[in-house]
Amino acid sequence: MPANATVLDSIIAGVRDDVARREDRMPLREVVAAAAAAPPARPVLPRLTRSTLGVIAEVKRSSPSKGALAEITDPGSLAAAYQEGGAAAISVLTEQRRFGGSLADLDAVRAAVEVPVLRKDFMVCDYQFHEARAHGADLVLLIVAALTDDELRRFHDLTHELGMTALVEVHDEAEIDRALAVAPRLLGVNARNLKTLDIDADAFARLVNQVPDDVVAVAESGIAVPADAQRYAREGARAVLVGEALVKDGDPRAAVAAMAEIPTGATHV
Ligand SMILES: O=C(O)c1ccccc1NCC(=O)[C@H](O)[C@H](O)COP(=O)(O)O
Repeated sequence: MPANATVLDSIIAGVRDDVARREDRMPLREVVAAAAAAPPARPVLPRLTRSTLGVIAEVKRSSPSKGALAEITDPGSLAAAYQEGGAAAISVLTEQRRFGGSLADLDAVRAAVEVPVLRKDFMVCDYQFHEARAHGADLVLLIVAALTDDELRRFHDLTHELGMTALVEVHDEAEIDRALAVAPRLLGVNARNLKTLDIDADAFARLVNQVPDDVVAVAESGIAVPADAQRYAREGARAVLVGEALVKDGDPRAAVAAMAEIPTGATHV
C-alpha cells in the first residue's frame, strides 16, 4: 500500500483479497447460478417515498472511525427489532476486516425480516454483485469515491439486471455530478468522508439542491439523535441511514421508531 493511501484504499485492498479467496472456493459461474436461483429482490423505493422519514437501520459491529461499537450475537433479532420500530430497510455491513460483518449476517437478516435488505460493502468487482443477490440482497451500495465512471455505470447496470436497487453514494460536488450521469433512483449523501473519516454534517444541505426531484435523497452517517434526522428531513431527505446510534441503543426498536415517525414534508418522487 503506498504511503499516501487513504483508509478507503486500504479497505478496498483487503476486500479484493477476500473476494479472491472466496472466488477460489466458489467460482463465478456457481455464484451466478445461485443468484439466478435466489428469491426475487424486494422493491425498496415505495418504502422510501412516504410522508414520514424512511429509516435504513444498520447492523454494524465496528468501524474504522470508532473501533468496536456493539457485540451483535444475533443480527437477525436486531434486524427484527429495527423492523418492529418501522425501519424501511435494513443495512448489513458485510465487510469483515474493519467492520466485523459477513455474508452470514446478510443471510440471517434476510431470513428474519420482510423489509428490503442492503448489502453494505465496498463493491468493486462483478463477483460481489452476484454474491449479494445469491445471499438475498435487495439493494447494494455503489460508492462513487471507490469507482471509476466506467465501473459506476457497469455496476449500476448489473445491479438492475440482477433485479436489485442501487444506493449510489456521494460525499461532495464532484462526486454528485459523476453519480447523476448514471441516473440513479436512490442517492445517498454520506456525511463521512471515507478518505479522511471526517464528518461534514452540512454536506447534505449543500448537495441536495443538485438532486433531481425524481431521485430519492438519503442522508447517511453521523446521525446520533432524532433531532439530527429531523434536520435532514427538513433539508429534503426522504430517508436516513443510521448505524452507530442504533446498535448502541439499548432499545433499538424505540430508537428506530423515534426517527421513522418524523414527517418529511416532501412534495415530489
Ligand atoms: O463508519 C466508518 O467509520 C466508515 C469508515 C470508512 C468507510 C465506511 C465507513 N462506514 C460506512 C457507513 O457508511 C456507515 O456505516 C453508515 O453510513 C452509518 O454511519 P453511522 O450512523 O455514523 O454509524
